[in-house]
Amino acid sequence: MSFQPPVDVDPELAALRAAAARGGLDDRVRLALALVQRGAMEEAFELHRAAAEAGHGGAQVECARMLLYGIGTDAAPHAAVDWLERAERQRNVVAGYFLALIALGSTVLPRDGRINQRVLAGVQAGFPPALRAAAVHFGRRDSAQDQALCVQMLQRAAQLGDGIAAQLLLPRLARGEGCAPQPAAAEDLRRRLEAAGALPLPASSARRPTTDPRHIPAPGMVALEDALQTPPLVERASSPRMSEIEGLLSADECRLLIACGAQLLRRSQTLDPETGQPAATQVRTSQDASFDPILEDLALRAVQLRIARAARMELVHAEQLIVLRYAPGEEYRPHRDYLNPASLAADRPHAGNRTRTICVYLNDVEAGGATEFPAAGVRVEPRAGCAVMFDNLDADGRPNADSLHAGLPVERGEKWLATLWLRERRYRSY
Ligand SMILES: O=C(O)CCC(=O)C(=O)O
Ligand SMILES: [Fe+2]
Repeated sequence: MSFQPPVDVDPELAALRAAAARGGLDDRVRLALALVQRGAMEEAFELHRAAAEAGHGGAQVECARMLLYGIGTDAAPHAAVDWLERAERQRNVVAGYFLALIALGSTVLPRDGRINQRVLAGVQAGFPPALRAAAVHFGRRDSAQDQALCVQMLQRAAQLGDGIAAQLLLPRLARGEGCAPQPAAAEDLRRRLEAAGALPLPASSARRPTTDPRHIPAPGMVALEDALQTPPLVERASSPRMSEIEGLLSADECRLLIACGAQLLRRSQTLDPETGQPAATQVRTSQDASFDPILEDLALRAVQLRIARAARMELVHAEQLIVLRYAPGEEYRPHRDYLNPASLAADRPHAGNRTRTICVYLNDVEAGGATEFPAAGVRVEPRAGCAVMFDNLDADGRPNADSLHAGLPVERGEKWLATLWLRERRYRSY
């Protein structure tokens, strides 16, 4: 973490304060953004709200984001939507993009055709997160036209400075996915990404996801709601009740989760059974990234909505998305995912316990790294884009000891995994 001077002796902030005192709305919004970076959220929110009320579109979007996630104020998703609609009426495409993101979850806004219009407006305006989401969306589909659109949109987003899009573009150029193989362009991009400190993504050869043919939209058509369709479950055991799902995520989606997760990795922890507090232990030797909802963009949200749906749950029941990386020798020793009373009391007890877990494998592991369920006598081998899900509680809602499971040590290569732990009741604000 970089050193940040205390807010009251920060000369840059003092200059921004002086400018805000004599300047206009833009100066006050700049000050609010600087305060957010310094963690002074309540003051930032008040400034944004005042500028939003005075009609500043950018402040209306920022105010909405803070209300959506409960930053510097209590979470109020409906109030967030009101601000975004106001900003959208002033033709603010970023506001439209957030409205699409919210509507896709259908908790605060209906999941209707306006989602696609709004995403398309973001694409046409060259808003990188909209381009990235549309690229990943097209990349799920078989037609040559959709595949080419995926590459074009990644290229545009990458040209506009979107580092994640550049990371997704690299394997497509190198392998000729959606375009002819372009070894020279791929090598140039690889060098630039390396210079920027981006990890090369592991090979993720997930096959095209399984989609019901009735739900494949016409080539070139944005149809995000269709992308929430999930492949069927294959039941593997009854105690714990567990299933596998083939072809849940596309190769781009696996790469997206890895690229976003790689920036946030830290040593994994487990919860101390006595205190409920997290600590590094030998039980879980991987690294992991926990995605604060404020980091979620449209592409990540669409992926999570589909993962939750595959688990037959609503995303509002999910704790933060976790992306894990296991290096050779790393493992998650036998454990159960349900929370003991101390851990539950420490984190939103009103949401109830972790009733279900879904894990999606993001790459093909060279050797090792299976998920093992000793009580059921089942072992699931990691395959990119496929998922395993299981119940942690029994039919009466009591912890089921048979839900014991382990991530076996990786022997060769690395293993990347995305996990959603799903509570009995609502956990997220929207
Ligand atoms: O790594 C695995 O296969 C299992 C991961 C797991 O148990 C979890 O994320 O709760
Ligand atoms: Fe687990």
